Amino acid sequence: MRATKFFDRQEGAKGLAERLKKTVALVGMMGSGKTAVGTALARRLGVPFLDSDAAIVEAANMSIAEIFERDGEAFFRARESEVLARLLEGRVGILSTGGGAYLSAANRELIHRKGVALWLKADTELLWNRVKHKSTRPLLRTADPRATLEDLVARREPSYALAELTALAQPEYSIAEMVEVVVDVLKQREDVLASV
Ligand SMILES: Nc1ncnc2c1ncn2[C@@H]1O[C@H](COP(=O)(O)OP(=O)(O)O)[C@@H](O)[C@H]1O
Ligand SMILES: O=C(O)C1=C[C@@H](OP(=O)(O)O)[C@@H](O)[C@H](O)C1
Ligand SMILES: [Mg+2]
Repeated sequence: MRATKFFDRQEGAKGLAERLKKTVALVGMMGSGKTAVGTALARRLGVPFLDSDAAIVEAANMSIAEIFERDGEAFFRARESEVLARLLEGRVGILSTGGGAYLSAANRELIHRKGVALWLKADTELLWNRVKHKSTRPLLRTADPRATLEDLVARREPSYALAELTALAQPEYSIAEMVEVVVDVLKQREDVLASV
């Protein structure tokens, strides 16, 4: 028993010695865990964490909802593209995008040129359970937000499916477990996550 535990720790220690070679952009629907899993993943790999929404909020000194309300979605999308370009120029890290970012062909092209996209795929039920109590997502401020979410999932999935990598989110996975799922996916690509 003890020997097994010791062995497990050794494997864990080895896991820390992985080196991220390309920025990984997390893409997918609101509530899929891009921000939460991305934060923990960056810490796990010892690399910077970037979030395009947070960068927009910081630059504008307004919340996402306020930006949508005052300046409209088109304005937000323009800022989002600028921020993505800027964040992809920096050090290699984990970049969590906003749920709409990967719908733009120009943004997809940029991400593919500078890094690699990983889709955090989750079904509508899971997404809904994660976002239903939050008022921070202006696109869901409709008469029937659940139907809106379903509609967005249906329309967006073909774009998310263009990501080179996919990790499946399951309701029973904690954030830490989801990080390990993502690490396993990244390890399949030596040019993205190398064991050193
Ligand atoms: N694997 C998970 N287990 C438990 N809660 C999660 C998990 N992933 C995300 N969450 C929670 O779900 C909510 C939405 O996640 P978030 O990271 O903001 O998603 P996104 O950035 O993709 O919109 C947050 O409250 C977050 O803490
Ligand atoms: O799906 C979308 O179009 C959006 C998702 C949000 O980010 P998260 O996916 O991190 O919630 C945020 O960028 C904005 O509310 C628009
Ligand atoms: Mg987010």
